[in-house]
Amino acid sequence: MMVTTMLLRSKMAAVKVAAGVAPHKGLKLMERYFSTQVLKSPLSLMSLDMPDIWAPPSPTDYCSPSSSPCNFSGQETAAVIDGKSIAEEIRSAIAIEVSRMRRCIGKVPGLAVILVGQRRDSQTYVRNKINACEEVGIKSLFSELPEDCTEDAVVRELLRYNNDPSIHGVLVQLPLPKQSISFLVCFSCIAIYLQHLDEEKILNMVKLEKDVDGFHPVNIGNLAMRGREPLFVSCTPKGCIELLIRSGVEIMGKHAVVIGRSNIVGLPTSLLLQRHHATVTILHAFSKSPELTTREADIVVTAAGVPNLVRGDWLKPGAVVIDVGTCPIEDPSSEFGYRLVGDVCYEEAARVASAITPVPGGVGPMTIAMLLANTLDAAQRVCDFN
Ligand SMILES: NC(=O)C1=CN([C@@H]2O[C@H](COP(=O)(O)OP(=O)(O)OC[C@H]3O[C@@H](n4cnc5c(N)ncnc54)[C@H](OP(=O)(O)O)[C@@H]3O)[C@@H](O)[C@H]2O)C=CC1
Ligand SMILES: Nc1nc(=O)c2c([nH]1)NC[C@@H]1CN(c3ccc(C(=O)N[C@@H](CCC(=O)O)C(=O)O)cc3)C=[N+]21
Repeated sequence: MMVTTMLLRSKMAAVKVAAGVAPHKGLKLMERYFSTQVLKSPLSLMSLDMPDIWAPPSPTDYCSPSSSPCNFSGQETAAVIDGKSIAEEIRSAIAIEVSRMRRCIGKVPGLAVILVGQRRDSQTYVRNKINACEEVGIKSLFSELPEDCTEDAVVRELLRYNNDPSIHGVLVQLPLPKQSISFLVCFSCIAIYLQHLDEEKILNMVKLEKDVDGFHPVNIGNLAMRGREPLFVSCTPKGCIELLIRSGVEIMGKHAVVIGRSNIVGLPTSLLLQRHHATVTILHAFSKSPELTTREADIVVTAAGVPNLVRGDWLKPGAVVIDVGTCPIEDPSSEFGYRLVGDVCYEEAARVASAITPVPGGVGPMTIAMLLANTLDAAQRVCDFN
């Protein structure tokens, strides 16, 4: 396969993308982003400016991906937006800041992670987060609770970290187990009941100043409201915008389509893109003919969790594609028997788009880098250290 991809490594990556700008213009734009940044970050991250009850969709309502296999032939022309390298650069800058903090005030940022249950993917993500903390010198604490633990047990851990002054960021890994079975032995009866971990209640209890995931409703609400500043922006959306800006893609005035509207990715991504003055369309599982909308988009950010949803012919030539989707699919030829794929049929899209993120190695590493950045931010804010 002929591959003419280009790796975008540096902040001012010299790539001209159709939805974006020439590099010199990108430079000016970035200067403007630095100067008008609404949310402070010690690292000069550039991403910050910046009916509720749905019936489950029936299979016919779903906008399902085309069943024809991904077409591999042809030549890729898109620049590869190398999230792994960009995240590495950000982690190096964080490591320098952390050591400056230690030197100057004798303190380092601290992150606490609470994991309930034994989902393998969650365990991997949590391990990656803890390893990343270690790499940059951030202290990390980890609580692993069993699948059938009570809500009180989760809340207890959370409050402990909320009150620990050496911890500046607290997160509860999602998803929480849906239901667990408990036994109540009372006299000669054994009652079996299902208990539920209330995600809303638990996320509401994360101390606002330590909400490094940016999932607290007050942080999301402030992100949505003009003139308000959230203390933290969710890591994945922030990582997506950071990738766009560092790749020289202009957002202002562009038509951005976000596929997915979840609280943790789709919704905050659409809000953040609006903060950057894009015109934003949101697609979801009930959207009809999504390909007609994506074909109009300068920027497509997809977070549906549906492999091969976005085909080459869903894209306008020259569009920029950010693929958040991360799905494990069986692959006997790979080391662990599976591999990760995104929402985008990469080979097709790379022949139409001007720039594209790979999976793995695109948004995922940025999510973790943004978590470290938010934790550093939290610590510097609380220690009044700039
Ligand atoms: N790389 C990273 O750092 C991260 C990756 N992820 C990955 O991103 C993906 C999305 O995660 P998350 O937001 O938590 O997932 P959710 O399942 O919470 O949300 C998925 C969203 O996609 C929409 N959707 C589902 N199917 C379709 C479809 N066929 N067409 C259009 N929209 C569709 C849903 O619509 P509706 O609302 O109508 O149901 C929903 O809004 C997953 O693959 C996840 O693993 C997530 C977080 C971080
Ligand atoms: N409270 C909470 N915060 C989260 O940020 C959160 C969460 N819950 N639940 C699950 C999702 C998912 N998520 C990812 C993080 C990193 C990668 C990542 O690093 N991916 C690598 C591959 C990792 C691997 O090898 O498996 C990559 O794409 O290159 C992916 C997905 C964070 N999430």
